Amino acid sequence: MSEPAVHAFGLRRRFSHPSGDVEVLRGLELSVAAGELVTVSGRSGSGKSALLALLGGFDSPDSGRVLLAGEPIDGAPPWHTCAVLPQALGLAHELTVAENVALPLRLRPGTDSTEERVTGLLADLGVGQLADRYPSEVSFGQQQRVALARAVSGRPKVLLTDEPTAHLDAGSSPAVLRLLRRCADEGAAVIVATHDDAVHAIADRRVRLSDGVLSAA
Ligand SMILES: Nc1ncnc2c1ncn2[C@@H]1O[C@H](COP(=O)(O)OP(=O)(O)OP(=O)(O)O)[C@@H](O)[C@H]1O
Repeated sequence: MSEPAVHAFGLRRRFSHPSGDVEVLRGLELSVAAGELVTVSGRSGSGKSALLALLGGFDSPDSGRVLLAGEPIDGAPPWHTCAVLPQALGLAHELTVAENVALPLRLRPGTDSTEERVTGLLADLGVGQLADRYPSEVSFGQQQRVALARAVSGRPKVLLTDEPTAHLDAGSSPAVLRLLRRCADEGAAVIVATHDDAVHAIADRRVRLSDGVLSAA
């Protein structure tokens, strides 16, 4: 049997606060196959973002491991292996919308035409008219869609997204859902932390983070 695209086991993560330590993850286990879309729910502060940071290599667990396609991660992997869409988005503000989305393609040229891929993704997400603007010239909800386009443009094997519909109105969110589903259908392992029932509705599997571990939702 092939390795899961994402395999996390025994993950523990403790944070120190002046009021005392908090162990947010307590031996968490998660396996996600290529082509699978998994949503992670859990109350605010339960550790969903902390989990995504560990899976994406932006943070290190106190114990436990994360394997991507069977390989242990050592820092943040390249975008074509694992792309992260954090709540803070992390767009490059000195680049235009189109240049941001093109970035993963420029770092690792593949078979896609950069211009077609960028134009297509921005159009799919309803922000095609913003290609030449800078991130500071578009709304936060529009920036969120641009950041999603950038995350997926290089066709990552693993896509980690944190509340990708949080700032969208009802009219904008279906395009985001379609794109997340398409990424999984094209073979990516997609993990979405969300409070949004519409995202849970497109999942292959739903899990809930509570008391530092995951269970079926
Ligand atoms: N770098 C950090 N330093 C200290 N504490 C942290 C750090 N990152 C997260 N925490 C704490 O870990 C807990 C989990 O935070 P996290 O952001 O992962 O929750 P969440 O489930 O994503 O919440 P939300 O749904 O509100 O986004 C919180 O108590 C938070 O204060």
